[in-house]
Amino acid sequence: MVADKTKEQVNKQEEKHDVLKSTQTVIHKALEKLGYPEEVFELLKEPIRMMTVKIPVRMDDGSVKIFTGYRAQHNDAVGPTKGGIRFHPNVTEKEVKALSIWMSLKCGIVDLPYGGGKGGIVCDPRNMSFGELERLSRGYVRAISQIVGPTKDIPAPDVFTNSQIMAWMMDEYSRIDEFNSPGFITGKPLVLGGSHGRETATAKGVTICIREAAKRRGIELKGARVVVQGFGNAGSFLAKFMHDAGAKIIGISDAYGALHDPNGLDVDYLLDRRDSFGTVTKLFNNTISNKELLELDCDILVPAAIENQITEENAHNIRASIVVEAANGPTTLEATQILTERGILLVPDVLASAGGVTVSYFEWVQNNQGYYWTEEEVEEKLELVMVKSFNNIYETSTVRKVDMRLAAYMVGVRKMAEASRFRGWI
Ligand SMILES: NC(=O)C1=CN([C@@H]2O[C@H](COP(=O)(O)OP(=O)(O)OC[C@H]3O[C@@H](n4cnc5c(N)ncnc54)[C@H](O)[C@@H]3O)[C@@H](O)[C@H]2O)C=CC1
Ligand SMILES: O=C(O)CCC(=O)C(=O)O
Repeated sequence: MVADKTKEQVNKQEEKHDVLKSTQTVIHKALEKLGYPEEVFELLKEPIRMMTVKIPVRMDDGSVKIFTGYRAQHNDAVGPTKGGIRFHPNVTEKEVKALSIWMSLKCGIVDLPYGGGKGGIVCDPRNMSFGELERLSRGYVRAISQIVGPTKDIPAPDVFTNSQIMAWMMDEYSRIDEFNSPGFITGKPLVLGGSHGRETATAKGVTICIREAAKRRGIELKGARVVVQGFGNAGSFLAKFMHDAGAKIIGISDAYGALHDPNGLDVDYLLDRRDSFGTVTKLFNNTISNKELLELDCDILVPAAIENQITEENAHNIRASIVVEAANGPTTLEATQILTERGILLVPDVLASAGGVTVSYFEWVQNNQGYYWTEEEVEEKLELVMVKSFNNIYETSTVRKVDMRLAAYMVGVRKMAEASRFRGWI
């Protein structure tokens, strides 16, 4: 009996942590609020295309390991699909589908001529050699080459992938295409057609959202206490930008633990010592857990790691006034409701983390025109896009009396729904 109940509870929790189901719930609500008929939801609730591939890779010890990879293309009514590739042991088909839907919403919110896509490979790159990672990256591109390309679906970096992996993938695609194809992928090194500002773009976008949210709440950034979960591409640069803005970074974390100092951590030192997977806490003895980190007394909390970190279990204990989601899907729907009821301003992932895809779009535009912009030009354009998008969603949230997540979905879903309608799909 007890065992049965435990199983039931586990199932319930799994359901609440089902990111695909959660995003479908909010999309449904958004479409309803906008007055779209049910068939629009039927079209948008799942990707239009989902490819699962098996990638054989010769490992350094001579054995062959077969990896599983995915590429989801959510909706290409607006334009080619776009979104990152994740290398992580917990990648699942459902997660990749949800991530592709979030990409569609982001592209709608910042008004890019794209739909959403996303890829993932089940692997742990932290335990793989450089050679094994290169063979895996090239094998993945060969496996998905028929459905991707500069005018079909344009990948980019995500968790545990970086500019080196983008470079290998671009090189492999260029060989298949028999053409130099920089526009096949974004997040490349500068010398291969990368854009100034792409490496820091996600964090810059989050920083702009924090600044705008803080204004609405009357919080001064100078001296504000900030906690950041995750110290990779998004989290580490965000910590640096907030530190440079005069905020006090009192907590950071990685997959192995967290660091806390109420007087402020030495962000430059941590940046200097983190490895390419965003790991830094292993160098310290006096760590706390990720769970403890999220519940620290602070003004601004930024989850910048993985999904389902703020749940109904810890939402009541969050002590920040503002939560800005740099990660995709870090807060469950139950937790969103709890935080909103508690008066905490939650800036959702599909808005806050859209700086990355925005500068990826700039990179693709530069690749297509063969003319490259300065860092200042990129930053200026990103600033305009992020401020406009933040204001639009904050206003929608106020006028329609909905939380910012639902407001963001309402703004994000509209363009692809309209494009699908004009194409005669619905
Ligand atoms: N890189 C980009 O341009 C964008 C990233 N994002 C999102 O931001 C989040 C972080 O991505 P990146 O910084 O690019 O990845 P990354 O690979 O550079 O860093 C990931 C960080 O999360 C930590 N982490 C991994 N598993 C964890 C766990 N179980 N508990 C706590 N921490 C854990 C890692 O140790 C590392 O510090 C992801 O949700 C990603 O989808 C969103 C938009 C764009
Ligand atoms: O830069 C891109 O194209 C996609 C970034 C991404 O994967 C994301 O925003 O989650």
